[in-house]
Amino acid sequence: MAENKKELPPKAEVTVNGNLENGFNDNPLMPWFGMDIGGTLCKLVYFEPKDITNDELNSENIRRYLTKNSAYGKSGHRDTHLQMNDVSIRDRRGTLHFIRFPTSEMGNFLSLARSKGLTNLGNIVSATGGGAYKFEEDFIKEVNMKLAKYDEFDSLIKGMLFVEASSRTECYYWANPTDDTLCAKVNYDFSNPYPFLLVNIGSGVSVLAVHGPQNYKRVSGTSIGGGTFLGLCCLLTGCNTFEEAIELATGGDNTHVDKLVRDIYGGDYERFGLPGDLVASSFGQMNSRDKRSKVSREDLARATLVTITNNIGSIARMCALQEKIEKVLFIGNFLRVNPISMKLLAYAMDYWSKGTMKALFLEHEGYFGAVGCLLQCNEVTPQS
Ligand SMILES: Nc1ncnc2c1ncn2[C@@H]1O[C@H](COP(=O)(O)OP(=O)(O)OP(=O)(O)O)[C@@H](O)[C@H]1O
Ligand SMILES: CC(C)(CO)[C@@H](O)C(=O)NCCC(=O)O
Repeated sequence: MAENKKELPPKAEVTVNGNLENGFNDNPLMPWFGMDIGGTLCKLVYFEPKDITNDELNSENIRRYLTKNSAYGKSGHRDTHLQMNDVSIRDRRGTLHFIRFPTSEMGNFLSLARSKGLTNLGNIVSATGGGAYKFEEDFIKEVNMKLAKYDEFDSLIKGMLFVEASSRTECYYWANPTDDTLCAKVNYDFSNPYPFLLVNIGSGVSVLAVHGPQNYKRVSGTSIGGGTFLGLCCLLTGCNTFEEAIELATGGDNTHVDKLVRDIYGGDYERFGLPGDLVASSFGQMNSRDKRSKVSREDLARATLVTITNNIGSIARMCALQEKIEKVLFIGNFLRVNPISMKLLAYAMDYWSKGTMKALFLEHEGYFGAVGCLLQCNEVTPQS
């Protein structure tokens, strides 16, 4: 079991409309949700059953609202390209829908949920992430809903193993990551997964060494993560969204901002195998007023993205070395619409490990905690 995982508390006493006794139930009432309330984004996974029983007609309005729309309020989005049809959960077949909104919009989400009649369903929602604790009272006050809380890393691993096992095209790597014409996503057979390193790049970064479905430890972490990229990028470029930051970075050149080995050596530092085009010092040119006057917002966004990504790659590689693990799986919403970082990670892991380590990626990158949460609501006692 996880080394630094605390013992689960006794079964929680949560009962709403008779749905749960002692915190869990073999067949929880529809609708089934799993929610991962993170530091930046809230992820909501909804299971839509194929055959709705008469008892479940009370959730018909919410089903229709969620599945007929792909935008909710001003900031909720359904990632329709990630939708999983014909999955089986608790002997029910159905579709998994993937929805996200900024955690800062929780107040508006709760108002919307109330206006759509979620209050009257008397359900318990399975939730994970820090927000499951932070917003617990708000859920009771605003929508009369109890949160059954689950640990974020237990949920993450359960969710990723389930999704990966349900889809043969979930896991992939980048072939030829540095060559734009040859670079391609290639499916990876993850059927024999253990051990692997799981690097979750959310607002912050957590690194887990996973040896079995319930056997893992959190070996490291860093506060320099996706939140740092977005925060610094907004400060440096005046952009306002993650999508805008990535778009700027796509058009920029970090070598106008960073100091490279060749800026210091005039070429490679051969003795220690440091190529001239390696970044020697991130943002290392920005002490010069002249250089500062020439950089663009795009260059600054690119340099920020490269700095954060390389730092995470470096930490991941050291953890993999220490844990004697070769497969490194990168997940989390920092990788959303972000092929630049994925390719950088793929290249860096391969180059610096001399081909012994492999960077792997998953299509549902940021949703595993929410899926794991939905799966757990009848099998594990929630945390109090
Ligand atoms: N639409 C978006 N809005 C804001 N950030 C986004 C968006 N899409 C991707 N991101 C990136 O994803 C990061 C959040 O990732 P994720 O949802 O996995 O973490 P989290 O659960 O919010 O954080 P934590 O697990 O640290 O609490 C952001 O910091 C940002 O870098
Ligand atoms: C605090 C969490 C676990 C919340 O998901 C995450 O943001 C994180 O791992 N941050 C990095 C903390 C650190 O190890 O420095």
